[in-house]
Amino acid sequence: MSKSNCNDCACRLASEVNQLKAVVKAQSKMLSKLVQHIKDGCKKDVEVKESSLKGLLNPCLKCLKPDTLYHLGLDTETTDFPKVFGDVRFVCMGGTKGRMEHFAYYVMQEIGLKINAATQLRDMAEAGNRFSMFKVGPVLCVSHGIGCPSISILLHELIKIMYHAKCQDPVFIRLGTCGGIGVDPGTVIISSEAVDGRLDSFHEIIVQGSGEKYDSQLDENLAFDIKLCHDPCKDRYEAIIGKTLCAHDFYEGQSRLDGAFCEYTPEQKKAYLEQLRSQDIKNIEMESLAFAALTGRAGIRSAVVCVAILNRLKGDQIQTPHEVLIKWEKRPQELVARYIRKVLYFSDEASDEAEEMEEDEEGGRNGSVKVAQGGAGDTQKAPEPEEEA
Ligand SMILES: O=P(O)(O)O[C@H]1O[C@H](CO)[C@@H](O)[C@H]1O
Ligand SMILES: O=c1cc[nH]c(=O)[nH]1
Repeated sequence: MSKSNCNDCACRLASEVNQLKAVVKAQSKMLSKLVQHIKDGCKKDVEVKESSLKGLLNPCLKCLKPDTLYHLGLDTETTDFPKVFGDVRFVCMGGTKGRMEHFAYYVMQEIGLKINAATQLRDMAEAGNRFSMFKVGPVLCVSHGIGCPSISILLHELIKIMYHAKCQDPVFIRLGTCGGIGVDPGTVIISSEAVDGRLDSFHEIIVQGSGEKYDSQLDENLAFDIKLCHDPCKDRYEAIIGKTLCAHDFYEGQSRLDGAFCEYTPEQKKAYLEQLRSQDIKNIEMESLAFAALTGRAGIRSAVVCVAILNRLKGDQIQTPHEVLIKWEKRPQELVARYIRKVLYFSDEASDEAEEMEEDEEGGRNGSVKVAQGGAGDTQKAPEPEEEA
């Protein structure tokens, strides 16, 4: 074994030992709390009266009885929102159902939750036939489709879930893919803010004929905390914080030359992308503006974590093999799962969170679990964590 391999091994081992120590410490803290709880005669927690959302929400929400969340196929009459969603602390979103279902199983393993081998996670938004939503303890994993209009409809309904369920201090995170600007493919970019195609940092929507602009800054501390979950010793890719351009189209809106229409020259394309680079834009994707603006209006801390699947200064077409894309797509998931794990187990509030999760496992709020239709043969197995090649 070469010396550098040996150092790598030692470094990895030391970090794993430290992690294990912290888990054991958190678990024994949790156990003593549970014992105390039993001794105290399982006193009921003080009932939470309202969600902690600080934003200026629609005052009419409290009058909607029931409130129907059409695109999620849910309503406040047939679903007890506080009971089902009251423990949600993290809302993770990404373009596709496959990615978010994979993330649900992955995060379940990373935060130490288990479901019976004959069960699988249920898509809680199946009835809406638009988005997919899986719940794993305090983590909600939701697909958002493509573009600001799609994610914005979903965000309205998710924020209403937080409100009706009386959720406390939820954090929203988008896990996506993007085109990098002067960065190596495979790099993870955590957005500091979202800007539009004119490089303005607001999301504009037309309301009753006039343009309303909403700030599109993202939470600086959250971005930094997620970046801290990147381990330069172990992870064989870079993670950076930078500005993100949010386009309303994949082709002309991102200055590509390979769309069905193209009325600019390759030189003009190059000049635009170089201008983006000179303005410190690190990547282009299609949802961050609406995501930042709507979460901001609700007073929700939020982050956008995307992996670059190409460097736009070098081309337009995505020709990377599928297996490589799948591997890259997991990078934002790894960082975010580590962040969630850290908040749940290693923060000051960790033992309280862990205690709640323990109770939920018994009380049935642990996840969107359903029994597999055809027994063990149909069971969807949680994916094994993958080692980077
Ligand atoms: O990988 P996701 O999260 O779907 O996001 C990116 O990919 C889509 C375009 O292919 C856009 O939605 C863009 O934002
Ligand atoms: O170039 C890209 C790649 C992914 N998503 C985008 O929006 N653009």
